[in-house]
Formats: sequence, structure tokens, C-alpha cells
Amino acid sequence: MISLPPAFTERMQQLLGNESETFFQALVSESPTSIRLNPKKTANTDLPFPALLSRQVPWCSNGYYLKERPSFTSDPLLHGGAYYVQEASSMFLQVVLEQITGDTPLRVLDLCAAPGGKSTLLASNLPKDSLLVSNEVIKSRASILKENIIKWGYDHIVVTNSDPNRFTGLKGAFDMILVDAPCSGEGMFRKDEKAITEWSENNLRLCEERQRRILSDVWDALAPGGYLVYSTCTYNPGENEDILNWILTTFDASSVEIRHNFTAITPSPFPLHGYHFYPHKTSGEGLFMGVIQKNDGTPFTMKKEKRATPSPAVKLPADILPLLPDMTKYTPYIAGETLGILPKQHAEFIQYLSSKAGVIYKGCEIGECIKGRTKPAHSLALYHKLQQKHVIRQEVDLTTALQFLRKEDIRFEAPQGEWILITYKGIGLGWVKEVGNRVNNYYPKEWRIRQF
Ligand SMILES: C[S@@+](CC[C@H](N)C(=O)[O-])C[C@H]1O[C@@H](n2cnc3c(N)ncnc32)[C@H](O)[C@@H]1O
Repeated sequence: MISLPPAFTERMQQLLGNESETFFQALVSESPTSIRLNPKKTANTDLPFPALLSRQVPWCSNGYYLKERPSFTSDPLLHGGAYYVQEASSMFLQVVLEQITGDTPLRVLDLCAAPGGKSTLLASNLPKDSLLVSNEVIKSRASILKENIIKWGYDHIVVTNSDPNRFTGLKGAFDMILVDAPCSGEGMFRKDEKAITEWSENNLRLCEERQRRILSDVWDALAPGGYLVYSTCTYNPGENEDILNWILTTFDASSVEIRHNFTAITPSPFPLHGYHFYPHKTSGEGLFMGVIQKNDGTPFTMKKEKRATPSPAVKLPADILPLLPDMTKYTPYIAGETLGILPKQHAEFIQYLSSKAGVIYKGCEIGECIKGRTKPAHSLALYHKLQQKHVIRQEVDLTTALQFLRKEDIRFEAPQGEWILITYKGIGLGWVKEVGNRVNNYYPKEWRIRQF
């Protein structure tokens, strides 16, 4: 590892005292590898990498450490959304959710969401029928977020590509907002040397300013009594405790204690409730998380836009209907040639949101209507509610699955003219169609795997 900035070393020595030596040793040790399973896709399948699984992540029921880092790119199950590769500390979000959510469906905003680690965890752990709005400001990163969300296969979800200030007008709209803030990344020093080279005291100040700006922009969008979950991957108190204290003095809010049994997690100095993950104490990267509850504010009302006209009712094509779940809980929509479904109880909100923020994906896209015919969408292949029993399926071996994911030609006996779902270990990967004597591979060009 390249040498650490002296000002960082000095601060950590002061902060950790006797523990600092073991902390610095941990920074040059190997990062643990961990994955989090998608409960909707893995309930009836074997666990991935059975030979490599070592133990469960103590604070996450779907999280597992692996004994070594495999080539994830060459595992079709990753591309089918059966699991997400996520460093273990971040999975503490599950403990937070268990405490601050109940059974009532919520509206949740994940403001800084790309590439989607915490969003996929939220999707799996929010109360049933909750809506997750997963936002990323940087366009190229928003595309990666969208890809990972589609692979996860949930439908109570919207992906937006907006600056945080676009949410200011949605007063009181969200019961919970996660701000996994862009930060100085000290917690990633072990994994990413770029974080070390980019570190400077000036950059710390810029990060702190940006965090305050993001939080100011989004605070109004939090409902009265709602929770703000704030996290960073840095040890810098200026971006952690100081930010939480700034929220408490700037807004009418309280610091929320998260009860847990993990003695290796380091609490913030009393009376603030904040939680530090240090790599010499917990198996994972550096992380900080704190929860703030909003005390005041106005409840959300959807202002009727002057020009908003109700969308005409959309009728789904008869050949697609059997592939979908019970449609009484969904509202179909059509946007250009794209046909999709939205959770009915959130459809009006999603339409309203579209007038405020840049929606790039919503619900589940199920197909494209071209000249009266429906071409199934790739997201339908990855949808966890796809009624596989009504689909022609072709289970393939590892070699064929990888050829498919590289968008190469694959060969097998297939019924003429039918859409066929390619599955690997029962997990849907995408569509092919037999035309003449070849099978057309419909894997999205921009998602194909290139090297491994
Ligand atoms: C720590 S990362 C988020 C990681 C993500 N939550 C996950 O679990 O996969 C912070 C994100 O904030 C985004 N970001 C950068 N500048 C921002 C800004 N000014 N406002 C909001 N988000 C920003 C970055 O592009 C990055 O994707």
C-alpha cells in the first residue's frame, strides 16, 4: 500500500490511542469478501460458491463472507441478480431497518444510491408494499444503478437521475431518506489506493460542505417523524459526528439510538448515537452510520399539477398477461413503445415524482410494443415475479450461460418463433428467440460481459 497522508495518520493516532497500531496493521491486511443474497431469487436454489462460503455476516441475515475472492464476473448468478457483492459493514443497514421500520408500507428515498448496494438491501428489507426511490446524480453511475436494480428484480422501485435539490419540492414525501454521502473515502484506503492519493485536508472540507448542502436540499422531503439514515465510508469526524451535530442544531431533530449486540462496533461519543466500523475490530471496511428523526415538518400532499391529465387506461397484450403476477395490485403503463407495470398503491405518487425528478426506470418494464407485437423486456426475464411456469425455458450449463452473457451465438433445439427464457441454476438470465436455424440472443449489448 502507498504511504498514508501524515495528517490522516496523526488524527487516527489521536482518535484511536492504543488501538491505532492494530488499526494501521488492518489497513495493510487483505479486505474480506462478502456477498448478500437476493432472498426472492435464492429461496429455492443452492447457495452460490458453496465451497467458498465461510460464515454469515453477524448483522445481516442474507450476508455471507467468502474465504477468497472468486471471479464474480464469470458467475452467471451474479448477472441474474441472485446476489450482490457488498462489503460487510454496509450490511449493518439491516439492523437499522429492523429497528426503525414496522409493518406499514413506507416511501423511502435512497438519495446517493449508485451502484446500488444499499438500494438492493433496502428493496429486500423494507416492509412489504413499500416504495423505494433510488437516486443517483451522476448520469453514468445512474445507468449502473438502473442495471443493478433491474437485476435485483423488484417492482416497487423507481430509479431517478437527479440532483438532490430536485427533491426539495417534495415536502414531507418520504418516511425515510438514506444519504450514503459522497465522502473522503478513508474507509476504502485498504481496497482503493486512489482514495489515498485523492486525500487532502482541503478535500475533507469540500466533502463536509457538500454533505451539508445535500442534507439541506433533501431535509424538507422528509416526513414529520421520518428517519434520516446518514452514512459515510470515512473515519473523519468532520464528515460524521460533526455532520450529525450540525443537523441537530440546524433542524428540529433527534439522534436515534440503534440497539444491537455487536460489541466490536464503536459508538460515537455520548450523547450522540453514531456507529463506527473499524477494520481492526469488525470484518469489513470502514463505515459510519447514524440515524436522525425529524420532529417537525408538514405532512405530504400531492399538489395537482395544472396540466396533469390522467393517463388513458392501458390494456396489456393477452400473450404477456400470464407471465405477470396478479394484476389487481398493478397499474399498467405505456411510455413510447415501452410497456410496464407499477404498483397500484404508488402509481399516482410515481406519476407526481416524474414531474419533479428525472425518472429513468419505474416499476417493472415488461416489453416493447412494436407494430402490434410484444417483445419481452430484459427486465421481465430478471423480474422475480415472472411466472416462469408460463414461459418456455431453457436451462443451460456454465459454458453456454457465459456465451449467452457475452452475447455470443448459442445453439440448442428450440421451438420456432417462440421467446425462450435462458436460465442458469433456475435463475433467469435473458431472452432468446429461434429464427430459421439460429437462436437470436437478446442479451442487452451494453450489459454484455467483456473480459474475465
Ligand atoms: C458512497 S457512494 C454511494 C454508494 C451506494 N449507496 C451503494 O451502497 O452502492 C456516494 C454516491 O453519491 C454520489 N454523489 C456525488 N456527488 C453527489 C452530490 N453532489 N449529490 C448527491 N450525490 C452525489 C456519487 O456519485 C456516489 O454514487
